[in-house]
Amino acid sequence: MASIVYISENRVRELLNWEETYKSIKCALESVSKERAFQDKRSAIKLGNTYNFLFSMCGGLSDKTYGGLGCKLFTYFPENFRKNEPALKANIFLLDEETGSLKAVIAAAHITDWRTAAASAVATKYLHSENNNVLAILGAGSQGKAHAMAFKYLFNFNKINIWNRTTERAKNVVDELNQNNDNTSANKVFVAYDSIKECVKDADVIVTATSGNETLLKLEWLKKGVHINAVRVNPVYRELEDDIYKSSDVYIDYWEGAKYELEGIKDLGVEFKGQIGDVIARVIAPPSSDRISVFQSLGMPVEDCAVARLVYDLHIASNV
Ligand SMILES: NC(=O)C1=CN([C@@H]2O[C@H](COP(=O)(O)OP(=O)(O)OC[C@H]3O[C@@H](n4cnc5c(N)ncnc54)[C@H](OP(=O)(O)O)[C@@H]3O)[C@@H](O)[C@H]2O)C=CC1
Ligand SMILES: O=C(O)C1=NCCCC1
Repeated sequence: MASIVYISENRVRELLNWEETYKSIKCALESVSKERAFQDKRSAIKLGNTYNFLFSMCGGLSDKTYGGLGCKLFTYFPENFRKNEPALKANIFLLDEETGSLKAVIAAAHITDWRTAAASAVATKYLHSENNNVLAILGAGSQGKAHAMAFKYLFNFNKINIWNRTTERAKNVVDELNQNNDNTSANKVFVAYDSIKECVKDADVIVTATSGNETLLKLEWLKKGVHINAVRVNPVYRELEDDIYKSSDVYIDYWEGAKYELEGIKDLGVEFKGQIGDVIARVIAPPSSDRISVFQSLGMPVEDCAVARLVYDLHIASNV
């Protein structure tokens, strides 16, 4: 029997690159439209009388290059900050597609950040192809930072505005990103804002990636034809005010998840246009350029399978 490989967060960081992550996530998103994705909604177990949760996301993606079979197990323990530990801890169990045997256990916090940012990038490419001059990101946590890096690499934005509840954190992230980008140029690409309204005023594309319970974004602040990637996942709280959903073309990643986790948006009377994969596969049309478009992201098991397969292949290829 082949030995089981363990791939740590540090090793995942060494291996992943945006080009391949983007391609693997495009493949995963498209697979739902081509009956090559086998998955269901995320399962969530509340751990007794606490705010702690255990989640699982299992599935299989059938594809020669990016296909994989596996399960992401993750915990969310909000009190972990008292122990100086992250609230979210994740691992992917990657299985052999022929036999079901365990091939690898892969640490998956970094994979979760990168695959989510890559999914927003794919959605942006397919729903909003023009006028990508200014990007605004609300939230400078793990997701906000990963989105800033992904969109800088994969698009040609002249300016990337970042707002965060704690402004100091936005400034620190902006300084770090500008430093890594080009520390000689006088015009820095990344700019920190302390007002959401100012941050999004000129934005062609917006990412919302916070974990608070407040509504952040108002319809009256948005440019015509803006595209929004709404990353926060919560059955009750939303970062976009209801009028934005009601005035937009809203796309999702997969119906199985949306049916259970996006009921609140459906209750507003919003009909989802369809899955991003259906746009990629040309089964449905993208929005017209004067409409506001929203990608309401949930995160799919097959995204984790695709990136886990990529990490595994890169690890094996560079280990021989
Ligand atoms: N769609 C998907 O596939 C995925 C979605 N997610 C979602 O992404 C979101 C961000 O996750 P992640 O970046 O890992 O989390 P982090 O803990 O790294 O960052 C949390 C961010 O939320 C901000 N925040 C917290 N409370 C509030 C509030 N009341 N008002 C405004 N901002 C607030 C924090 O600001 P501050 O610095 O001030 O504390 C920080 O910017 C979560 O909602 C999570 O559910 C995560 C993974 C996958
Ligand atoms: O991995 C995912 O997908 C997650 N989605 C929402 C909350 C945290 C992780």
